[in-house]
Amino acid sequence: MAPINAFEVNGSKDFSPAKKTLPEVELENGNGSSAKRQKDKRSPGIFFDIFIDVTRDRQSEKEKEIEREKGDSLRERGYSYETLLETANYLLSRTSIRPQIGIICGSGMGSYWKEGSLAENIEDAERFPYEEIPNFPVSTVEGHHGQLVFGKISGAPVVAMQGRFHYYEGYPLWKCCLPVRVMKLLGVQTLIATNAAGGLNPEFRVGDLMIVKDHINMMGFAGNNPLHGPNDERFGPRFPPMSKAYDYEFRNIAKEVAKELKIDDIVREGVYTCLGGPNFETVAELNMLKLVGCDAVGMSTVHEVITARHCNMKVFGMSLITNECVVCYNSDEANHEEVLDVGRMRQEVLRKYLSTLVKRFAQLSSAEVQP
Ligand SMILES: O=P(O)(O)O[C@@H]1C[C@H](O)[C@@H](CO)O1
Ligand SMILES: Nc1nc2[nH]cnc2c(=O)[nH]1
Repeated sequence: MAPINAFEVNGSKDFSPAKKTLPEVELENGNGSSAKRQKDKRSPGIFFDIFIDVTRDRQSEKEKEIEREKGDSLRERGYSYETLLETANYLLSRTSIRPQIGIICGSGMGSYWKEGSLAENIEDAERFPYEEIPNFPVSTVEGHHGQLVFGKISGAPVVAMQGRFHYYEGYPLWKCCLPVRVMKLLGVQTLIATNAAGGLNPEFRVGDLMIVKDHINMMGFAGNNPLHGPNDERFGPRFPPMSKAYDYEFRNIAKEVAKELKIDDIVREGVYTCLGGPNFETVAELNMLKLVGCDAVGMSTVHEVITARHCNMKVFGMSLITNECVVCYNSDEANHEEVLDVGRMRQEVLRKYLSTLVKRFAQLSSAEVQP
């Protein structure tokens, strides 16, 4: 079948937007009276002046109200660029590490276990418990360490979040992502976001690692987005694109490294989606997610990636498939213990894989800044 050309849909090949003229519309002025109606009413003398004054007063009241709402919203959001700069400066004045790469450790990558995890193998580590960092939320998930770790992985300066903030903990999305903006202000250029996820793709097995190729922002469909509210251009634009969210070059490097480490049989690539949690999905929900093209489902990462791309960080995403999302009613139910167990079992592989990736990503970034 010949592809449909949008410009031929109406039988006309000459549908050029530049040539199109728009029908005339009567503009409302925001007070329920149109400019045309105002013109009709125009009559000389005092009544017209009073009408104009009242309109102007109403407009300036409205403007004031909008300003007030903006202020309230910023206060409610609890931070501004300056506030986060304060947080970043607090950290920078207490460590000599200038991180190039930021890592969010998901389940299995150091958020739960000390021994052998990536976060515990950071060289020259300097640790900052979240409760000591100004303006930082605290981690409420049982077993989460809740600290920022500065140091080096394979020689590259990094900062790792050992424990992330989830929406189901009660934090709004912008607050879950606050550390990503702090990372940006610390000088981080690349974000590695890792997570534990349920596998929807029938070819995936428990213990597989999925390079995230793309995501579906399910929570965004309901209007919940970390960028919701006033936009500060110092972080990024009002309408950021998301079609290249997961860096193509990083994904290729990850596939190459998987071959070098001979783990390519467990390394997959796919689309991740995040639901707010904390419950695992119903069978009908899992079926729907499969239908719309999701390969793995979790409770994090998507909003962090949106925040990172908004402030122009390069992103790499990785999911550990901790359970099979079996879409029938008589199969075993998902549970958090299984997620933790698989994370623990894959810890060593993940540590080796991610530390090699950090080294390669850092080399790539240094090569990019060479003249
Ligand atoms: O922090 P991540 O996304 O790795 O954690 C996943 C999602 C839930 O927090 C938890 C479910 O077991 O694992
Ligand atoms: N939403 C969701 N998150 C997970 N994290 C680990 N496994 C799962 C899962 O099956 N569903």
